[in-house]
Amino acid sequence: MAEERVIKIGMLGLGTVGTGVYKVLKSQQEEMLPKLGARVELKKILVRNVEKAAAKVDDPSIVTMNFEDIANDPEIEIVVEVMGGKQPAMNYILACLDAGKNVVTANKDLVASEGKKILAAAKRNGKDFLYEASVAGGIPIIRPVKQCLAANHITELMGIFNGTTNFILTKMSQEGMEFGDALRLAQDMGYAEADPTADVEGLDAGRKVAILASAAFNSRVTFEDVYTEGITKITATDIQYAKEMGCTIKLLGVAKDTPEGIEARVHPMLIDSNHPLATVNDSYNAVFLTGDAVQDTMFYGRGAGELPTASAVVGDIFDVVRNILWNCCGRIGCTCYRECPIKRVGEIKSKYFVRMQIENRYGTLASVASVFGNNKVSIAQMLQKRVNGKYAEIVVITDEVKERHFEDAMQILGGMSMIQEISSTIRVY
Ligand SMILES: NC(=O)C1=CN([C@@H]2O[C@H](COP(=O)(O)OP(=O)(O)OC[C@H]3O[C@@H](n4cnc5c(N)ncnc54)[C@H](OP(=O)(O)O)[C@@H]3O)[C@@H](O)[C@H]2O)C=CC1
Ligand SMILES: N[C@@H](CC=O)C(=O)O
Repeated sequence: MAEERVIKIGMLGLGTVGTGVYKVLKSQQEEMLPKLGARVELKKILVRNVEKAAAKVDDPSIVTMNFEDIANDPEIEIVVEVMGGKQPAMNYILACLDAGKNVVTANKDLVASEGKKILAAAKRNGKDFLYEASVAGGIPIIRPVKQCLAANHITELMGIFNGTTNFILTKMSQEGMEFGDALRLAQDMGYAEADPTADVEGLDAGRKVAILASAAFNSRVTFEDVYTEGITKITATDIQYAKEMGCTIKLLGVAKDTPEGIEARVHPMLIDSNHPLATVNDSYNAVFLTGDAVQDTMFYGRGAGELPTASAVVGDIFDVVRNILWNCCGRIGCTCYRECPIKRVGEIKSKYFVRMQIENRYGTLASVASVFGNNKVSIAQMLQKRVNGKYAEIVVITDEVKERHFEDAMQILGGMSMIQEISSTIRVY
């Protein structure tokens, strides 16, 4: 009888995702051999705090604080990086690839900024570098884009890319929960990044848009190319007004391949409550993709959390195992063969919802309207919502306008004495 093939792996990190990977590998023990033709064995796990990690595994001797135990072990063929952050993760990944190991990661921070360099190292070494979990958690999206949809020119993608902020907005809008309480709950559920600023300021979603846009448009888009705005300025009043307008506020990521260049952005948006994205709640994510052959597609699932993310990581591990067995590692590497310019955000067109407090006297509304008009901003609706002594709250909805023209108008309005405060500006889908 042929000897059973065992593929040994090393893992960097045993936090939310690492623990999920450990559990999923364990639950797949019986099926691995018939499914893959080999068994996967987790040989070493790198952590900082050994006691904490030892309590999570059956055999504490697999936990180490020494990276060399993994990098210098010739038996380890796959390294799973789930520690997060740029360094030392970057150096460890490059060292593993140069040591002839395949690498799987969930680290969007790294892939969004250094993907090109890491994929070049993987190619040089003829090894796999897979990162399915880095975009939209458990939703299969990188592989579908790079493989199943490879026959398309993908022109546009849009979606909800961050579980933490979607969870917070859902709790604020459906249960009236305070922002801080909802964030704490998301952290307890294991959805948030180690520093949740990355979630609430839109950086995490921006990283995912960069990674997915690179795969979809075959042209490198880095995190630095993506315009990002988070949800920290969204208030209960904005959510209430959105509801009155039949809309829901979501943090959306949008990327388009246009003749003037690639546009890539993340910001809150009011969308019609009947739009499918408006019904994506809690830690769920959803991505819409448009290709010239397939037309519209939609992907939906859990965007964060222990087991959904582990599902994507272990799927990548299994893919590498198959490549090792068929001697074809490095099969799907960098697919960015175009070099498209990035469109400046000021040139992108958006519709806006603006809420402001203005002096409640004759002529003020006309002055506001003329500032918009003089800056090429056309008003679709202007409503006076409530009067508070000397001031009135007004809401303006604009038609589609170049963002730089809108910014010019806001600058002027912000400096006018008759305007007490511009409380919020939110784009409208
Ligand atoms: N949480 C989620 O839902 C998702 C997370 N991701 C990504 O997965 C990665 C991991 O996230 P998550 O599991 O939530 O993070 P955690 O903070 O829960 O876990 C990080 C783990 O890495 C270890 N670690 C961190 N730095 C080092 C270091 N320098 N040397 C050794 N070990 C280290 C930590 O060890 P110790 O505890 O001992 O300090 C801990 O075990 C990140 O890149 C994240 O962006 C991707 C998709 C979803
Ligand atoms: N913090 C991220 C985790 C998954 O990528 C999120 O909330 O989406």
